[in-house]
Order: sequence, then structure tokens, then C-alpha cells
Amino acid sequence: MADEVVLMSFWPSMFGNRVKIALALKGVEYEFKEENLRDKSPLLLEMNPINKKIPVLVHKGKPICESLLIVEYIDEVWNQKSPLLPTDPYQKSQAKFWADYIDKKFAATAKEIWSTNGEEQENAKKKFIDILKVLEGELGESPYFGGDQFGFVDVALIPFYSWFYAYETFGNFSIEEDCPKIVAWANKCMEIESVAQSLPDPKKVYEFVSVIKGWLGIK
Ligand SMILES: N[C@@H](CCC(=O)N[C@@H](CSO)C(=O)NCC(=O)O)C(=O)O
Repeated sequence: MADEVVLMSFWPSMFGNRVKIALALKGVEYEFKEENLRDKSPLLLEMNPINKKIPVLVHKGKPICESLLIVEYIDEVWNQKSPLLPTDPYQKSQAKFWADYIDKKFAATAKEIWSTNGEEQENAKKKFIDILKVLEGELGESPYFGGDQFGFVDVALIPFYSWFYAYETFGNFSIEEDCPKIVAWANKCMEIESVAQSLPDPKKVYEFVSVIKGWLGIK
């Protein structure tokens, strides 16, 4: 079909699940192609020859790569409902700033929690909580980062929530203890059907991370 939509992703990916949430909020029908990242498909290498990563959205035969760019593309193409980015240029710039902050600061630090031990892990946990506290400050008293509406920054961050159980279990700490506002925000986001249906079971994510740690020889 001419305007067929295909999402190439991997079920636990917080980046790919951003796109799943955006497509669900917009009511877009699409084909989901699960990628085996240890044996990438020729289609993935063809559609994303530069980064060779998921997610990739293929729309009308053309690939869009990088999750935040894909979410912005979805927001612009299917603009009839559930706007994600503000129309005001300044507000839009601030939403993109915080989504970029999450990618640059939060994603890498979060990974260090399950992929390290000892002092390195303790440092990662502290950095992780510090970053979440900065995000709590940005959230303020609003229900969402988008204000009264679930928006772009919410889409960028909420997929990490399905990894919180893994971070807490491997890191032996409670995120809610230090960042109750972020956990309250996440639980509110999970009340949105398009969000809840797009994210994996946290226990499944924990089991998946246990398998990766085995592959990587991490205790
Ligand atoms: N900035 C990109 C990151 C995607 C990514 O890391 N994808 C991972 C899987 S999720 O951790 C990936 O495709 N890894 C395969 C590889 O690195 O070879 C985005 O936001 O889309």
C-alpha cells in the first residue's frame, strides 16, 4: 500500500518504544518488524546504513531514523490528533532541549547502573538520581512535562520507566525513595492506554537484562 507504515524495532528498546507510543497516540496502523540486533536484517542495514540501529520508521518506502526525529516526523505527518510538540517556537525549542538532555545525560547513565558493579555502579546511581532530580525540577507542579497534556518530553522519558525495576534490582536501590515525583509522573503516564500498551513488562525487561549481562560476562 502506498502509505504503508513499518516500524523496525526491538521490544525492550526505550528508543523504539518512543515511536510505538507516538504511533499509538496518533492511531496510526503499522507493521512491526522485530529486529535481532545480534544478526541485523538486510532491510535494517539498507534502511539505516549510517547508524545501523533501531528504531527505523519506513513510510511510503522512505526510512526515518533516530527516535526523537521519528516522533517529530509522526507528529507533523499525522497532525490531526494528540499534538506532541508545541506550536510556539520557543516552547518547541525547550521541549527539544529536554528530550536531548534525556538522550545525552540520562540514557548513558541509566545503562551504567546495570552494566557496572562496585564504586562505578554507586557513582552511576548517584548521577542517575541527580539527573532525575533535575527532571523533577523541570516537571515542577505540572502533571506532564508537556504541561496539562502528555507531550514530546513525556514520550522521550516514559519508555525508561519499564527499565526502572531492572535498574533498582541490579542497583539495589529505590528510585521512588529519592524521586517520588518522577515515579508519580510515570504512574500517571501509564494510565494513558497508548502508553501502557506500548511498553514491555518491567519483569520481562529485567530478565532480558540478566541475559545481556550473561552475554557480556557482567556479574
Ligand atoms: N539515538 C538512537 C539510539 C538507538 C539505539 O541505541 N538503538 C539500539 C537498540 S536500543 O538500545 C541499537 O539499535 N543498537 C544496535 C547497535 O548498536 O548495533 C535513537 O534514539 O534512535
